[in-house]
Amino acid sequence: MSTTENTTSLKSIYSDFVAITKARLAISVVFSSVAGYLIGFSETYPFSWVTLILLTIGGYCMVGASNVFNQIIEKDLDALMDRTKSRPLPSGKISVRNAFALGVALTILGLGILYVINPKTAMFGAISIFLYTSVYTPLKKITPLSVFVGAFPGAIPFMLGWVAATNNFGIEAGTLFLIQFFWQFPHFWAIGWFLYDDYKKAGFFMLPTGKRDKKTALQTILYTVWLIIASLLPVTGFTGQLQLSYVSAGVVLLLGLWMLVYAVKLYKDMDAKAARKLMIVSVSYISLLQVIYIIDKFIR
Ligand code: HEM
Ligand SMILES: CC(C)=CCC/C(C)=C/CC/C(C)=C/COP(=O)(O)OP(=O)(O)O
Repeated sequence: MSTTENTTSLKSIYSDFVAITKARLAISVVFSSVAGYLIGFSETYPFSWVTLILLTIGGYCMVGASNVFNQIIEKDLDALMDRTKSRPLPSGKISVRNAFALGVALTILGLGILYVINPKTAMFGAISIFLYTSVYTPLKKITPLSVFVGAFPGAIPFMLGWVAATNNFGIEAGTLFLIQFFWQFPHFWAIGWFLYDDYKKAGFFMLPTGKRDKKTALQTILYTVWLIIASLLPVTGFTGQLQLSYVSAGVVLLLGLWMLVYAVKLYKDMDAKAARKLMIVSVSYISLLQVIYIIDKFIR
């Protein structure tokens, strides 16, 4: 094989790996674990670069493995939707056999790495991959309640960072879980709204009422309100070691109101443009919230 051919095949292995592990989503999930870790370490549980690196690599392996198994299960359905039809499995770039081997390898590696941090971190990683691949993914075809189930593995990564730092699952980890949990409903229903026709091709009805109606938009608003409340809990002093200053709480509130404006706009406009905007704002919200929580911890 010539050098050019080698480079081309390395490039395509890389791009297939990016696609099959859903790298953009996986990186933002891993970012939430890193944030949880940075919020969690303290004098009692000192910072460790080794733990942080293990969490990043182990976390990516686990999320990547989840996404590989999800794409194996949904190979034929992904082929029906524009957004997913050129993924490596439906387009035939990777065989199911190779994908399965990759998924198993990433799971073993990920679990092993998380176990080195501490067994609790590995246990929550295992719960996440189980819920995502074996409960959420099959339920997607059956009921819109799948989103509720999917929100559990989706919410675990933020608190996983705290558990990695402290080896402790208490009110602090529970609060971080709650924030990311509520966040996913407006995040996903916005996506489910603007991708409605695409999802319909594969028989997925992921909006709470199954339709793009006022009730779905209202639920999106309500969950955004729950999200704002959960995000402000650490300022109350009731969440143990997890605390937030008044100034940061003010900034988080402003962010929440910014997202609420777009949720209300979806209710008023009821169109794909408003839904797309809400999705973008939702992703900005969770990333910025995590950055604010980290900064607040260091300047308090
Ligand atoms: C019930 C849980 C969730 C569902 C059903 C869901 C679904 C989706 C879907 C279908 C997309 C693709 C949208 C498109 O192609 O335009 C997406 C994008 C995205 N999601 Fe989620 N998601 C969930 C949870 C999460 C979590 C926990 C995070 C991170 C903490 C996250 C971060 C992102 C980001 C950053 C994007 C944009 C990047 C991309 O398109 O790959 N999501 N989500
Ligand atoms: C630590 C660990 C293992 C965490 C797992 C975290 C994880 C994979 C969260 C994703 C949450 C989720 C339901 C995404 C949507 O998938 P989808 O199947 O609806 O997306 P698709 O339509 O693009 O396939």
